[in-house]
This record gives sequence, structure tokens and C-alpha cells, in this order.
Amino acid sequence: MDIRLSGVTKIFHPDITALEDVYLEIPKGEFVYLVGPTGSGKTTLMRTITREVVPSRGQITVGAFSLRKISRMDLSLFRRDVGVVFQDFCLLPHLNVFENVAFVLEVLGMPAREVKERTGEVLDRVNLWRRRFLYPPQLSGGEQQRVAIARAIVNSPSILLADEPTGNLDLHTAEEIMQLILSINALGATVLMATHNQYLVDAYRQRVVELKMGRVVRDETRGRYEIDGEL
Ligand SMILES: Nc1ncnc2c1ncn2[C@@H]1O[C@H](COP(=O)(O)OP(=O)(O)OP(=O)(O)O)[C@@H](O)[C@H]1O
Repeated sequence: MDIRLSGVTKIFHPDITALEDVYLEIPKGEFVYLVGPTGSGKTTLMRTITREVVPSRGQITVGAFSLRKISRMDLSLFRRDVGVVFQDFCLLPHLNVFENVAFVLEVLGMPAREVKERTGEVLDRVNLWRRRFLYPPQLSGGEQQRVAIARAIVNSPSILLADEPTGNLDLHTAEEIMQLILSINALGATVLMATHNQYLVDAYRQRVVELKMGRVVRDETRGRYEIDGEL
């Protein structure tokens, strides 16, 4: 699904302008880094795409869905097609690895046999099948993030939104996660990844969209993390 933001502004009460007149088109299957200083609006932009945040002005369309006037039913259909990964993993600590991932499909009402099969496949893909009976606190940070990614992609979404997915990881583990996210993109998912990780952005060159004070100030096809040493 193509993602299109036109003239998106978000003003939080009473007067914090988190996004200002953002125009952005992300074709289906593209990989985009979202960079910019803390507070520049990266998370807010992603949250407008999941429609957790509704813009004060402007329009967002994702595929055939126009998010401003989307019905409840369409919104839940739409959200099934968007996987989300966060910096702090957000796993359920009282469920084991398998259950954390299977849970997503169970709430969609999928038959138990299919849940088992799909969960098994995705855990294999992120190389965690052998750890399926462990609980999140028993896993390393990188393993927890792989569970979170498995959970995000188990329903084969067309879009993956990753908000600082390597923020809590060392460089080696961050690279593993990066390669996993790139492999998901290579299979066809559109990926939008907010990051402060200069090394990854410069090592795995992709489109870079930079925000400053809620505005898009740079959009480069194969950009670097920063221009002329300043950001
Ligand atoms: N729910 C909210 N209510 C009020 N202000 C908010 C809310 N969410 C975000 N903001 C404000 O909007 C601005 C942009 O925040 P946002 O989290 O999008 O930035 P960011 O670029 O993701 O930052 P970081 O790199 O630190 O994650 C900030 O000034 C923030 O305080």
C-alpha cells in the first residue's frame, strides 16, 4: 500500500506543533528512514499513519483507505495490515515467546491449527523457534526485539512501522535487527523506520526523510544520516 501524507499538521493541546504541513509519498515496498532531533515529530508522524493520532489539518491515505473518514470496521481491517515495532519491545511478560506472537492471530479469530503453523513459521524466520517456551525477561534485548518483530509481521502486513527499533541494543545486535527488517522489506513490505542510529543509516543506505520541528527538511533517495556534519 502506498502511504501519502498531504499537508499534515498536528497541534497538540494547547499549542505544541508536532507536525507542520508535511507532504510525503511512500510508494509500496519502499524503505524509508525517518531521522531528526528528539522532539522533531518522528513518532507523531508514525502515529498518524496508525491513526492513533488524527491530524489537526491535512489528509492521509494508505492504499485505498482515507484515514480521516475511515469507519471503525475499516480501521480495524487497515490496522491488521500494519505491523508496529517499538524501541522498548512492548512484549507481554507473562506470556512466553510463542504465546506473545500467537496472541495476535488468536484475537483475529484464526483457527488454532493455523495459529500454530503461522507462529511456528515466523519464529523460525526470526530464529527463535528454539526459545519459544522462554518468557521475555529470560531473553536478551536482541531476542526480545526479534519476538516483537515476529509479532509485528506474523499477519504478513504490507507496512512495517519501526520506531527506534535498535535504540536499546548494542551495535552488533542492532545490525542483526536491521538485516531482519531489510529482509522483511525485500519480501515486499513498505518499511518506515525512525532512528537516531547514524551508523545504520550510513551503512545501509536507503531513502532518508529528515524532520526538524515537525517539518520535512530533507528527502533523499539514498541519503546519509546527516548533511555536512550537522543535524
Ligand atoms: N500526546 C501528546 N501530547 C502533547 N504533546 C505531544 C504528544 N505527543 C508528542 N507530543 C509533542 O510533540 C513533539 C514531537 O514529539 P515526537 O515524539 O513525535 O518526537 P520524536 O521526533 O519522535 O522524538 P524522539 O526522537 O525523542 O522519539 C514533542 O514536542 C512532543 O512533546
